[in-house]
Order: sequence, then structure tokens, then C-alpha cells
Amino acid sequence: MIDDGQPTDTSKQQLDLEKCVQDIYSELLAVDQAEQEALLTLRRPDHIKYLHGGLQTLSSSYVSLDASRPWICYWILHSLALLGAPLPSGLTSKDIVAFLQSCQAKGGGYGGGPRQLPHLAPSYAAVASLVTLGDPAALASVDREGMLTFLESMAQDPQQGGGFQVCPGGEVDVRGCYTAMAIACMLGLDKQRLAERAGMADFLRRCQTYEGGMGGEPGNEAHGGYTYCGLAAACLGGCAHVLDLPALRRWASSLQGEVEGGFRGRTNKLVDGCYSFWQGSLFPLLHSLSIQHGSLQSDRHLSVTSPDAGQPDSQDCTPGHSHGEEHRGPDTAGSSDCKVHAMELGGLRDKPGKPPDYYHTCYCLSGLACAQQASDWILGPISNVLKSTDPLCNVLRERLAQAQAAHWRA
Ligand SMILES: CC(C)=CCC/C(C)=C/CC/C(C)=C/COP(=O)(O)OP(=O)(O)O
Ligand SMILES: [Zn+2]
Repeated sequence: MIDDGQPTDTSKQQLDLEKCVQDIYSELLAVDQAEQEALLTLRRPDHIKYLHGGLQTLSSSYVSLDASRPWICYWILHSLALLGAPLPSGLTSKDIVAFLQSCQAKGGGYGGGPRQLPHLAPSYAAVASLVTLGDPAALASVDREGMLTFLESMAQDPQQGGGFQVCPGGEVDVRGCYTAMAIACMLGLDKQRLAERAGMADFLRRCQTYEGGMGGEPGNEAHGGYTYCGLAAACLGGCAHVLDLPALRRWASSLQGEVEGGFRGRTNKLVDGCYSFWQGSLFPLLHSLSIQHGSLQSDRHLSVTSPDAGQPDSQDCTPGHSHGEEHRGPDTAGSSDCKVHAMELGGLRDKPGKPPDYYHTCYCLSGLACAQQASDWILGPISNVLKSTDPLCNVLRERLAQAQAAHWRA
């Protein structure tokens, strides 16, 4: 493209965003310590209120996200779990299990809504929701046998390129690999056998690009969401050694916003809160794979275990598109909207100037939890500390351990 010196839409948005962040910093510096602490305090009650509002109408609303109802359920439940908050009054775990049950397909797997055909992405969201709920009835509501049959039927012939299709006739991409592996991990199914059946190691190897990140399918641009799916799937399937991990780490580091902080999803795009998880969680995964000093351990399987899982099956838990519709196309960040305290209603968002949504609330909090777990240092008051999440399945570590123990006993 010829550079005519005129700012492009993206570079204008970038400048707006940088100005906005500078305003926020100046504001922080201008106030005394007590006020600074208030500005840096995670507003739990507001976030919880916002999340509760979304769950109460789960079975009747979200017509425009009709194929994403288990996702909405997961985003809200996991956000509440990270915040250590209960379900809203008047809604029980039983109600949510019943709703997800209505999305479970006859032969196994979950659709995006009641009576829809099964798809791997809402299947992941439904299983992760049930693990997050944590009670025995929630876990028992999953047709594990049926799910295994569904997962096996999505595995593609390695001779034809391998990988997992997301639904019958659907795309074959790294989301398929990730959701199949994460579901198998949460349900205590044989991940290794599934990964081999789909020739997953070679499929994932071919998704890594010259930049070091991974695209959705071989030949596609490297993107944070797909790189998370690719690396986490490789870790879960025990084949991370096929990836060029130092290159992946360099790429992920290079996508940090130098001025405004946070992460962007791909080269030359704007930072966005949800990449705090998609990109930010790559580092704990890489750390666990022991490439800290630029060299890999000689162990071929490079397992990552959930440190506090500690259950018989946890050794085995080695380390959609559902980017909410509201995510697309960043508007110009209006600087009057950009003050730290401007958002009064709870929820987290893509960037200043955007409205909050459940998807961004979930992944901003998940990214924050990963960052808190990775260091001894907490930004803001100690009350900002969130519950610990498993960076592979992105459910609370304690709930994953509980689910795995339950399968072990069954
Ligand atoms: C568990 C699971 C199924 C995860 C899905 C992972 C994920 C978020 C994939 C990325 C989706 C995508 C095409 C984003 C680009 O949106 P954009 O062009 O609006 O954003 P950008 O400008 O930031 O690239
Ligand atoms: Zn986003």
C-alpha cells in the first residue's frame, strides 16, 4: 500500500487509544494514594451485579446470539467463579444444568441452543460451565460416552490433512483441536488417543506461521485466539515439541502494546482486553514447558500439570469462533469515555470507549487471574486477587481437580 501520509483508520484509532491511556495515567498521578487505590480497585460488586443480570434471562434472551447460549453461560459462570461470587438469588445450579441439558444432542455433544446440532465450540462451553458449577449432578448430566463418539467423529483422517472439524460439514481449524482436547481433559477421556486419531501434532505444526504465532488453519495469519487454541491443544495432546516454541514466545511478546499496555491479537492491530487471556496465558503455558532459558527439556512429552490439581488424573492434564458479535470493528475511542472511573455499571470491555460484554468480562478477568498467578505482585489492593484458573481448560483449578477426581472414582 502507498503511504500518503494520511492516518489510516487503524492508526487514528491507535492514536486515540494512546491519548486515552495517557489521560488515565495523568489522572492516576494527579490524585493521592487513597484515590489511586480506589481507581485501581476491581469493582467486584458492580461486576457481580452485571453478571447476575445476564444469567437471570439465560433461557429466554440472546436471540441474536442464538447459537452461543452455552458460551454466554460459560462466560458468566466462569467470571463469577473467578470473582468468588455465588449464583444470583432465585437461580440454582439445577436450573442451569436443565438449560444445558436442553442443548445436549441425542448422540452426544452440545449445540449452540436447545435442539441444535452438536458443535465442538458450544460443547466446550457447556462442559466448562458444568465443571464450573461443580456439583455432582452437573457433572453427571454429561453423556460422556456420547461425547467421546462425537469427538471421534470430528477427528479427520491424517492422510487427508488431519485435525478436528468443529461440526459435521464445518471448518477444520485449531479451535476444533483445542475444544476436543479441553473437553477430553475435563471429562477424563483419552486425549492422546484422540490426538493421534486426528494426526493433531502434524496439523498444529502446519498452523504455525513464519511470524511464530499460529493461524486458524495452515497458511492463515497468526492470531492470538488461534495461537492460544494451538498451543493449549498441543500441550493437552502432549505434542508441544513439534512447535517452534522460542519463535512463538518471541511473537507473543512482540504483540504487547508498548504505550497503552495489554496485548493485540495480531500484527498492526489494536490492543484489546480479551487478548490479556489469549496472549497472556501463553506465557504460563510456555513457562511450564520449560523454555524459560531458550532451551527445551529433552522430555518428549513436555507435560504441563495444574499445580494444585493433585488428583490421580491430573498428570494427564498436560498443557470459536465465539468472539462475541459485539467484539467486531473497534470504534474510535471517545476520549470523554476514557476516564478510569467512567464506567459505572460493571463488566469489562475490549478497550476504553467500548461497552462491556460477557465475553470480554470473562477473558479480561481470566487474563488478570493468569497474571496474578504468575507473580507474587498484585496491582492494586489485595482484594483484587481472583481465584486461580487452569490456563489450559480455563476453568477454576479447584473445580477441574474436583471433576477429574469424580471421573477417576466413576
Ligand atoms: C476456545 C475458543 C473456541 C477460542 C476461540 C479463539 C479466538 C478468540 C479466535 C479468534 C477469533 C477471531 C477471528 C478474531 C479476530 O477478530 P477481529 O478481527 O475482530 O479482531 P482483531 O482486530 O483483534 O484481530
Ligand atoms: Zn476482544
